[in-house]
Amino acid sequence: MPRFAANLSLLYPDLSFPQRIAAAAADGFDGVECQFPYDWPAAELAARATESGLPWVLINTPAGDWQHGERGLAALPGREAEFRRGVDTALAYAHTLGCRRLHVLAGLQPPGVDRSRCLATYADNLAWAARQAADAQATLLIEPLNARDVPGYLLRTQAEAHRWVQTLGIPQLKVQMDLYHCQISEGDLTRRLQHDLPTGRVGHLQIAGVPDRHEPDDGELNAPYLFTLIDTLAATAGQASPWIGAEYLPRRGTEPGGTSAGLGWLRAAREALASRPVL
Ligand SMILES: O=C(O)C(=O)[C@@H](O)CO
Ligand SMILES: [Mg+2]
Repeated sequence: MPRFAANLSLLYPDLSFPQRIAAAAADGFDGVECQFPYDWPAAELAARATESGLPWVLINTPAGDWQHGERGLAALPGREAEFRRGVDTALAYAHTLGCRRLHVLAGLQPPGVDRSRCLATYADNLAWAARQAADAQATLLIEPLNARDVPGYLLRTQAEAHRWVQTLGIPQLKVQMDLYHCQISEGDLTRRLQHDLPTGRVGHLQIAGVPDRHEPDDGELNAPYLFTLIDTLAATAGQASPWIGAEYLPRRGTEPGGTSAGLGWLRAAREALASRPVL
């Protein structure tokens, strides 16, 4: 059965970041993930998760100057030293948090720089970072992002991401398949999941409603159907229960209790999964 992680960078915006961990536990999530934990001491985040009984499932490596629009460093020529320092920082956090998945963002193609130069940098940096992750018994993830939200991002499709994983051939490098981005960029989610999940190259999944990135309970995605499909594909392939990160902007925004009030989709998912035939 899939396990659900609350993405604490987006959920529970009415609470302080460390308080969000206990809120996710109270709401029945199985784990927590976030984009950037680096404004808080790792030891505090680890202690809060232990108190709440939830594992840390995923963090991103530092992604450059986020406030000024940067979206990762892995494919940016000339930023290699900063990228590698960021990976070291992320690995230190991951060690303290007991977290085994690190998402590394590629970045936006800089004006005047050839795409081929960016991709050569990406190849070198990913290979280096995946080896560091392997030494730390962690998995490095790459995630295609849609062009509406992140114009100019250097990794766009699932097929491209899978090609990187196959080309670099490092078992600790995998794809983070965010169904929200995939639906916007490519659609055809059933066939993509049927094609990609059995390969074993998908190391993490995420979801949000499409088109507005709110709760996955209306709009284009049929979440209970997708969760059941994922569950069936993973079980058939003999894989461990996949993690699915709930990475969305709660419809009720910062209204107190707004995230919890929007979790009908999680209860519906558990019911749909519990009632599916055992394989
Ligand atoms: O935007 C997403 O989707 C993510 O998973 C982030 O971690 C990266 O922008
Ligand atoms: Mg995502």
